[in-house]
Amino acid sequence: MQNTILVGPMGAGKSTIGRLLAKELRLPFKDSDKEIEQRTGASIPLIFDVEGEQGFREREHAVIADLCRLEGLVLATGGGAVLRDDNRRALRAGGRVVYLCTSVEQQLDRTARDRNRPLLRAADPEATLRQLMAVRDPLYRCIADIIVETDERPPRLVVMEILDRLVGLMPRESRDQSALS
Ligand SMILES: Nc1ncnc2c1ncn2[C@@H]1O[C@H](COP(=O)(O)OP(=O)(O)OP(=O)(O)O)[C@@H](O)[C@H]1O
Ligand SMILES: O=C(O)C1=C[C@@H](O)[C@@H](O)[C@H](O)C1
Ligand SMILES: [Mg+2]
Repeated sequence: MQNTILVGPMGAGKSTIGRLLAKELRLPFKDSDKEIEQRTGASIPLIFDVEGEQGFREREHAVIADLCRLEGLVLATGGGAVLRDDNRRALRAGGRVVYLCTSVEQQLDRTARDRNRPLLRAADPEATLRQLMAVRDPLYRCIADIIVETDERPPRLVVMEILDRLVGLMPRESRDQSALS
């Protein structure tokens, strides 16, 4: 059975919605950020402090590669998992990819009370989120099978839409062929 893989920026709701979706589908849920913390025995902010973003990305790559080899999971990824092309290939090969789309305003609102995201310890988190979005939005889009809007929509509603859209999703080969003809 294929995995369902959630991608999108910080605060898109990948962890929140992934957990709910897994419950609905009665599948195991994995969160690559949590898996990195468990394997390392350290929090994400501590990994960034000690090893820098580069060290974190290496750990993230190993976890993404391993989780994408499993089957029948709902997988929430970290916001920057799409940055490496080998990760993008693994995610695409690993299952159906859902891009949870969110405005920078909602991202700011949803992440404001949480100090667990090292990239947002910047002087101007809004400018940081905009810069990250400019680079990453095309990457999320290029691997997504479906794109789901999450602004002003409670998690339960987002989960319902994902379930509806997954049922109606043609196999990838048929979609690729109809896009070419
Ligand atoms: N659709 C939504 N509507 C309102 N609040 C939401 C929604 N989705 C998530 N949230 C809230 O936003 C916060 C961030 O959500 P979450 O941690 O799931 O994001 P994430 O995409 O996993 O972020 P990260 O990439 O940093 O891991 C949480 O407090 C969560 O309750
Ligand atoms: O957007 C990002 O680059 C990140 C998002 C989080 O999920 C974590 O993976 C980490 O804080 C980095
Ligand atoms: Mg998360």
